[in-house]
Amino acid sequence: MTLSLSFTHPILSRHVHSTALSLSSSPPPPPPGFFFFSPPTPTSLRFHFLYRVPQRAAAFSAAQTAALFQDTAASAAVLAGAYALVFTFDTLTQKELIQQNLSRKLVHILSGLLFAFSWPIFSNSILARYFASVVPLVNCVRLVIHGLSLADDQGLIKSVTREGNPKELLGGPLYYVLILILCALVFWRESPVGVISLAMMCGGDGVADIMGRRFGSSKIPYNRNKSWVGSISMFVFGFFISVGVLYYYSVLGYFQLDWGWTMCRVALVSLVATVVESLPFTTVVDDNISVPLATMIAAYFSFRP
Ligand SMILES: Nc1ccn([C@@H]2O[C@H](COP(=O)(O)OP(=O)(O)OP(=O)(O)O)[C@@H](O)[C@H]2O)c(=O)n1
Ligand SMILES: C/C(=C\CO)CCC[C@H](C)CCC[C@H](C)CCCC(C)C
Repeated sequence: MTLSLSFTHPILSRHVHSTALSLSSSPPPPPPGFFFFSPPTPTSLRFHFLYRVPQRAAAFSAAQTAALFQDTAASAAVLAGAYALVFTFDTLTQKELIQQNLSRKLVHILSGLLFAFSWPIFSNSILARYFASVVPLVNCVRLVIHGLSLADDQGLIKSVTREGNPKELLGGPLYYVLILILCALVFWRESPVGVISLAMMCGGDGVADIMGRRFGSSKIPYNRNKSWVGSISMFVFGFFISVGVLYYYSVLGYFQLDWGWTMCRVALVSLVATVVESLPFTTVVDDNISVPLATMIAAYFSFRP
């Protein structure tokens, strides 16, 4: 006897037709058309219900225990990675192997993208996204503590601030980790919206800064602080990094995408994010808020089936 459980994501019911968690030996056939589904349930979670309640209860507790250990280990590993990343770029900056601005941008690019790439190591448990969100949450607390100068971590300050002022931690970097939490909790591995938003904020906006500072002599007419090179870089790298992340998740079985359809929509979303990033309101709303939020809205409506 097998039992198929299916549910629709409470927020993204449009995106997630249904995710059937098959507890049988073969997952149910996916629905037709554009859809995405959770990857096939790992064999460790596929078990046939016997007819005695005690075994069913034991099987669930074994699966839940395995998932708990997996998610705890994954959170610890990703958190260690976060500290290692900041330490690495602090060391490179201290040794003057890279400039502080470049260090900040590389941390900006790599942190969110590596965080998004780490999501598949978490379990299929419904608690997995919360375990993953612990990592940006810990970094959020870290940024607040050091941003308020309640403690001193010169490595953190030097690798993620422009001029080494601790108060800067309470701006762009704090908004950045809050967006990571939002994407993990609301979209997770069930919708392309979250990973595309991180690709645009981290990859697109990060590369725009690097390319714009270096080659951006021709400024945008309506915003003299931004350049055509920077904005074109934002569009191109935002597009390709988004496609790369979507390909990664489709290879792992999380998304089943019609690539022609998807490329068109990612290009549209990248254009929206690029236009928003170029607008002269960064003094009012930080790029780390406006770019991901604009991307979420554009991707949500573009990827509706
Ligand atoms: N479309 C863009 C984006 C950025 N830039 C260059 O990159 C710099 C910083 O870009 P910005 O988006 O303002 O990045 P911030 O995150 O605000 O800067 P920082 O990382 O220093 O906080 C700009 O002054 C500009 O020289 C550009 O030329 N064109
Ligand atoms: C400089 C930044 C933003 C300004 O535009 C980025 C700040 C990054 C945080 C200090 C560290 C965030 C770490 C991530 C939550 C997790 C990364 C895990 C990965 C495996 C390295």
